[in-house]
Amino acid sequence: MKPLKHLPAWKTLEQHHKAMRDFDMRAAFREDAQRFDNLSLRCGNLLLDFSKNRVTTETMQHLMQLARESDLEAMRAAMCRGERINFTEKRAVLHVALRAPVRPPLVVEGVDVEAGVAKVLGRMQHFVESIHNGSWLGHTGKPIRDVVNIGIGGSDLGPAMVCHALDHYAVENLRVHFVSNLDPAHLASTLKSLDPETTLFIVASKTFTTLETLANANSAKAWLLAALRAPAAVARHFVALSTNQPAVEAFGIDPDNMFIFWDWVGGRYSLWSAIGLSIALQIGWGNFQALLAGAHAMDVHFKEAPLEANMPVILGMLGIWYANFWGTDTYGVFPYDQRLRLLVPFLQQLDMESNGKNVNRANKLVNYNTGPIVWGAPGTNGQHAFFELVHQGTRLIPTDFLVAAVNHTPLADQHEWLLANCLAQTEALLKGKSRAVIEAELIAQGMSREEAKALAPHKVFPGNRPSNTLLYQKLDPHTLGMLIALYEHKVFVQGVIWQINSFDQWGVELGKQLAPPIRAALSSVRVIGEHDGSTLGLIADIRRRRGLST
Ligand SMILES: O=P(O)(O)OC[C@H]1O[C@H](O)[C@H](O)[C@@H](O)[C@@H]1O
Repeated sequence: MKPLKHLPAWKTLEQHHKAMRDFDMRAAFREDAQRFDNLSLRCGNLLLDFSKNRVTTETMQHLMQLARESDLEAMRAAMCRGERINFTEKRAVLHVALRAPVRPPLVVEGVDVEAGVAKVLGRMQHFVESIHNGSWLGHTGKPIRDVVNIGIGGSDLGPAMVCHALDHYAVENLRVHFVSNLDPAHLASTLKSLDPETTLFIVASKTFTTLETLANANSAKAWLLAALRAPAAVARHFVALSTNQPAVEAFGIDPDNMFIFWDWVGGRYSLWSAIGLSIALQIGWGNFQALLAGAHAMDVHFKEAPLEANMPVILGMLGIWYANFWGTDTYGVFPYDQRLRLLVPFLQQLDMESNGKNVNRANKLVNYNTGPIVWGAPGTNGQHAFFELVHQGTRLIPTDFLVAAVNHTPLADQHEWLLANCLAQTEALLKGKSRAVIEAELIAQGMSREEAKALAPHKVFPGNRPSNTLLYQKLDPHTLGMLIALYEHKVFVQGVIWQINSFDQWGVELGKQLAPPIRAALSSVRVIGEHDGSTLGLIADIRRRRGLST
C-alpha cells in the first residue's frame, strides 16, 4: 500500500488547492449558469446539492482520481464479499447483507449469511406481530403497552434516532422508550410513568458485557420482580438482542426470547439487525421493511453508480477535500427537521468511532488528519444558538443541511418558513454581506459616516462558506433508510482514503479498564491504588463528601 501522501492524486490536489485558495464561489455561480446542474445529484427522491462548495469540476475529477488510486472500488467489493476487512478484530463487515430484500445466498467462509438473516427477521416479525395483535401478554395476562430498550452506543443511538425520526408512523397503543445512561436518573425517570404489568424490556447489547446496559437491565429486573413477585414474570417481560447467547442465559433471559445477530454487524451499523426490534415495534413490520429497502436502494447506488455520480463517494471526498487540504477540524450537520433531532448524536458515533483513528492499515501512525469532529443541532434552533460562529467565526466549517419538501404534520405556513430558513442560511453562508453594503445601509438608516464605519466591520459576513444541502420529499421510512446508508457509506469511503480500519473501536477501552479500580477506591473498602495526583485528589474529595476516611 502506497502511503496516502505519495499518491499522485494527492500531490495533484495539493497543487490544485494552492490554485484554489482564492476561489470565490460567488464568482463561480456568476460565471457558470450550469453550476447547480453540474454539481448536484439525485438518487431516488434524494437531491444532493453540493454546488455551494469550494470546488470546480476539476476539483471533483482530482478527488475521484484520489478515490481510484486509493482502491476504493476494490475495498467496496471486498466489504460486500464478506472479506475480513476489520482486520484488527478479524471480522467481516456485512451490514449491507441485512437489508437486501431478495436474499440470494451469500456464502461467507462456508456459511450462508443471508439464510441466517432471513431466519432472525422471520422470528422478529412474528414477535412484533404478536405484541401488536395482543397475543403476547404480560405475566398477569395484560397486553404490552410500553417497551423500554435498554442499550447504549450502537445498541441505543440507531434505534432511538429512527424511532424519533419516524414517530409519525408509530403504531397506536404502544410507546417505546430508550434508557442508556449509567446514571440511575435515566432508568428511574423512565420507570416512573410505567406499569410493570404492561411493560416489556428489550436488553440490547451486542456483547452483553456492557456495564451500563447490564446495570440498567438488573435494576429493571429488580423493579419488575418487586412488583410482580414471581421469577417466571421475567420470561414475559424481558427479551434480549445480542451475539452472546451464554451471557443472555446467565442474565436469566430464556434463549427463546433472544434475537441474535453476528460479529460481522458492527455496533454502530446494527440498527438493521435484531437491534432494530424496538423500531419494528414502534412503526410496524411493513415500515421496518421499508426502512431496510431504503438502505438497500442506497447500497445498490453505492455499488453501481460511477464514482463521479455516486452520492456517498461525493460526500466522502468533499470531506477529504476540506479536512486534508483546507485544514478544517469540524463538520456541522443541521437537519431542518425536528424528527431528526437525534441524527447528530447518531452520526457522532458512526463517524467519530469509525474514523477517529491515528494508525493506518500498515500499522503505522498516519501523518494527516483523519475523522473530523462532528457536531450540530436541528434548525432552526441552531440559528439562535451557534450560527454566529458558523457565519462570522474564524474557522472554516463544512456543513450539511437536511430538509424535507413536505412535512407530515403541517401547521399554518410553518413548514414553508422552515424551508425558507434552511435555504436562507446556506445562501447567507455563500453570499455573505460586504462592508460597503453595510455602511451604506447604516448611513441610509440615519447613522453618521463615522459611526457607520466603526460599526460596519462587526456586521460583515465574509461569505464563501461551504454547505451541502440534502433535500428529500418527506421523512418516510424508505427515505430515512437511504439517508442513514448514505452516511454509513460516506464514512466507509473516507476510512478507505485515510487507509484506516473504520470498523474497530479500541479507543473506547482504556477508560473502561481504569474504572473498576477507581470504583473500588470510592467504596468504603479503602484500596486507593496508584493514580496520578489529580485523580487521587478527586477520589479523596469524593470520599470526604460521602463520609469516608481519606
Ligand atoms: O452493544 P454493546 O456490546 O453493549 O456495545 C455498546 C457500545 O459500547 C462500546 O463501548 C462501543 O464503543 C460501541 O461501539 C458499542 O456500540
